[in-house]
Amino acid sequence: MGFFDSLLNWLRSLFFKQEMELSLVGLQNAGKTSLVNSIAVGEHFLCNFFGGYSEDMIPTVGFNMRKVTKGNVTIKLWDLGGQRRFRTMWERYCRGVSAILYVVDAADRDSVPISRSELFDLLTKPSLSGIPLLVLGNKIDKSEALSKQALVDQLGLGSITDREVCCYMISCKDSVNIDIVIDWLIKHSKTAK
Ligand SMILES: Nc1nc2c(ncn2[C@@H]2O[C@H](COP(=O)(O)OP(=O)(O)OP(=O)(O)O)[C@@H](O)[C@H]2O)c(=O)[nH]1
Ligand SMILES: [Mg+2]
Repeated sequence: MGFFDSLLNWLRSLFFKQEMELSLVGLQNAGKTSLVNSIAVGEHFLCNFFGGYSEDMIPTVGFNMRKVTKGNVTIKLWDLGGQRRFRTMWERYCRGVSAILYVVDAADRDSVPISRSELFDLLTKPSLSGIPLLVLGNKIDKSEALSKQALVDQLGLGSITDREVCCYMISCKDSVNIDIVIDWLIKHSKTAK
């Protein structure tokens, strides 16, 4: 990037700052915290040093909040615990967000029906009506991962008609399609409240 491009970007960031708030939900072990780390990588020297992908993750107890800046967009991410005892608080942390990110372990085929029913439970909450939904099939680096079409079918995403729904297949481990997730997020910051 040339000097003038950088200068222009910097000026733009001063005048067109945007904020958005997102929630990450999905069953335990789906890779939500790993995704937050993958999104944060590249932002900050310390994130690159301590963040990024790691095999030894600790299950999230309750929730974590993390702020990440991408260009001129500041994204506040609510990373929620996926274990059963934390699922009742998903709704509270999804209220008023610009988008809900629903992370699914695409390689854990047995968990997909539970993931589907938890997703549909959440979407029936009147307080969350109309909030755009981005479904992420994670762990496509594993050979047993479902294809995108199979995941879309098994989750029944075709039957969701009351909101915008999008699905991407990603790998936090190999950093596959994290860039298109970030692009999607930035596009949806325009609806930030
Ligand atoms: N192979 C593979 N493993 C992954 C990937 N993403 C995450 N994992 C692993 O999956 C496990 C769970 O990841 P977490 O990010 O802690 O999952 P979580 O959804 O935050 O889980 P909870 O906080 O309990 O809800 C960890 O061992 C990760 O290393 C991926 O893309 N590929
Ligand atoms: Mg977690």
